[in-house]
Amino acid sequence: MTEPQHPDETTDQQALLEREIALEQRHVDRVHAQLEVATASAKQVQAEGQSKFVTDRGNWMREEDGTALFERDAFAFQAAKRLAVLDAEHEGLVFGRLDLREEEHRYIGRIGVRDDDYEPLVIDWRAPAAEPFYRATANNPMDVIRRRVLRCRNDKVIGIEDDLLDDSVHTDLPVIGEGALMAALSRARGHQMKDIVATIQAQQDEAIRAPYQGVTVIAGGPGTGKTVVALHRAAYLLYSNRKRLEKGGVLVVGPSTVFMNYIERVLPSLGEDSVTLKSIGSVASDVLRTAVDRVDGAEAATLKGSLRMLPLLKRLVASPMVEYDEALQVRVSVKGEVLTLKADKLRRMRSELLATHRNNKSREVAEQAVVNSLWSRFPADEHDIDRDQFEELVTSQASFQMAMNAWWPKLSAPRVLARCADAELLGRVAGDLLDERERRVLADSFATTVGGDEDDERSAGWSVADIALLDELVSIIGPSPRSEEREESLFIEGGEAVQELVTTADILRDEREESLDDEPHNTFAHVLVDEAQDITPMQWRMLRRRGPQASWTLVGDPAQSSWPVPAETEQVMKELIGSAPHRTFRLTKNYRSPAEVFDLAAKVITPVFPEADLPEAVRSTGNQPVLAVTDRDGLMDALGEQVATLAEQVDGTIGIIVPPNLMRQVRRNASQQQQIVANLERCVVVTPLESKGLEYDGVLVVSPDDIVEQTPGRERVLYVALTRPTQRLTILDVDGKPGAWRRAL
Ligand SMILES: Nc1ncnc2c1ncn2[C@@H]1O[C@H](COP(=O)(O)OP(=O)(O)OP(=O)(O)O)[C@@H](O)[C@H]1O
Repeated sequence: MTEPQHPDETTDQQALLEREIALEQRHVDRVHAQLEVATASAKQVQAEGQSKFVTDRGNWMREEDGTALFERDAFAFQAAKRLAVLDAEHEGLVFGRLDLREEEHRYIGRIGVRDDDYEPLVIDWRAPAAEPFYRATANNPMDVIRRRVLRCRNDKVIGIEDDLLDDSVHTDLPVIGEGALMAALSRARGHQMKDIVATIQAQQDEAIRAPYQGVTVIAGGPGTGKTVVALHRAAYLLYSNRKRLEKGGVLVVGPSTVFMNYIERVLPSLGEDSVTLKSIGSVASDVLRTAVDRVDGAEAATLKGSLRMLPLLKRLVASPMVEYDEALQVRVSVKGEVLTLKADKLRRMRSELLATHRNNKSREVAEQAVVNSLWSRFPADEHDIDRDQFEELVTSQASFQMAMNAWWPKLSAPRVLARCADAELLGRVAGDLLDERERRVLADSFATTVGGDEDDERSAGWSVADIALLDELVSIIGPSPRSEEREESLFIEGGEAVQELVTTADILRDEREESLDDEPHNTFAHVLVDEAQDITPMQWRMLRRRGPQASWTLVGDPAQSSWPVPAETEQVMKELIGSAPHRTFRLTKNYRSPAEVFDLAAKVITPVFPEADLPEAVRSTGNQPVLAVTDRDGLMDALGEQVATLAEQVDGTIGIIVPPNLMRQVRRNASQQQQIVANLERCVVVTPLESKGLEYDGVLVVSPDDIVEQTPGRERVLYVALTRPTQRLTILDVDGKPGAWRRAL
């Protein structure tokens, strides 16, 4: 606890703070003035055209002056361009200052800016010269005496936090504040994630600046900064490998649209907008033209994510779309000879051909195989025609073309997958792959997905897990023509708007790839996967198609997995790494939840997942979590009461985490619940899966028993919900059954 201060002392400190703020403001003003000049000069360079410089260089100026000027202008131009990307509400271009030995000081910012003499006014946070800002510690000060964090709003300095790192050096540098990290962590949260560029910790910095090649794994428990670190890593990689990555593209994948909305401002606030952000349900929108967020029930999700689906899909493709009854046959008459290929033979031929060919790419090959087979049955020595004439006579017959259309139709992935609603067909093609119950779960799930016509509100539309299956099918059968796909996806979505974050990079890439009809996927040079522990084996296959040559950053925590077979996912990840160089960084400090909240969550996860990587909470608030109980009838009143209490206790956001079975009831009644309506701006109602990766100042977890029962990850998903608060946690137990989680407390 801090000692009460004498009034004079407080006034002195206030005066000191104001003096230091004024001093820093002068530098910030200088930077902004320089940027204005740079912007004007960059515009002029652009207007005059670089052609003058290139074609008439001799007349313009001496080579070395030219190079220096060109570099400076190019630098200024880049800075001005990236500045334009910075969010209007960004927290300041300049955010740090290092005071080093030998009276040297450096300013650190979101982008680098130089003065007219090419001297740095601000160093880009990603440049090697900025590294000590993040890495220096009292044990290893790296020549830094004082590290200062400037808090700015737009171009105004509004606060200062200092750390004295080397007290062995005599210095009269003033030291202000209690450290930037704690100040940042205790601020109220909004609905979007903010960058942490001013307070990145040494352990996190190592992960951010890790080499580009191969696979980088960022592991650690809840709230350790995995997501935010990974996003800063994307910005760092673009800085250090700009040519390669801007051209090849960077893809960031997260669990849901809600999550992508939550993180979407972080990269622009660092001056980067050339990254494509996609939720896992929209990764395949390049080939499927559809994006979804609906998740299946536990059993169906598990089945659809499993590698057992792979042979099933192949068999579905091999088994023809039209009922393969014995009436299907090729029957032609050539020179009076009647030649027939029966259904059985056609079925065998189709399977053999599909082992090496893709359906939509091989109609011609398939026809040739049939003609060959017929030719081998034709008594050629009795008739005076050659193979070419025979082919002509066969393929021009309407009966032949009709049979081919039935036997080898152009397939579309949605139509093939929709056939899974047919339990009888599943029995035929997957009798040895899935047991009866599994087949029923699958068929029921697809029956509601594609149940009837587009106006049928029972049709739920594709789920996130279906997307990976559709993508797999496109890869098995080959793409169908674009227009056909578009119609198809519109039909399946039933007119719902496609929700997806599309950046300029996305649009450009889309146009570029349109012509490559052989491999229709967008591909990227670097793929960053957040919540990687939840990526199912089928989804990994879908992701790998987007990065056949890519380097990867994988971010995850197995203890938060909602996938019931973590071993299967681990195996796929091992394959992904293969023999590529790889490195793992483990983040060990929890910057989100106070110790009181995290201790409770740790007690819930440890008995069921003893190997959980438990981080150490860096803060403690003294506020213990609250455990309230209600019966089902009183749920909405109890919920309203708890929200009202949380709203009084915390300044920022409130997350109400509700199990799927209670969601409809809560959503329907929320608008009549006065306490919720009064705090509408701050309240969000989400399912536990939707809360993945997000955080709220106050969290109300409703009915933990239902959360455990209704999600494939069981206690691991409850652990996710319990670790969302930055300040306060309330658990509202419905009916107060003594669930295992409760016994653990
Ligand atoms: N160095 C830091 N300075 C300030 N805030 C930080 C720092 N590191 C992390 N945070 C904050 O901690 C919170 C948790 O970060 P983040 O969401 O990235 O963690 P995570 O490991 O991905 O969590 P989870 O696995 O639970 O989703 C965020 O509010 C983030 O801004």
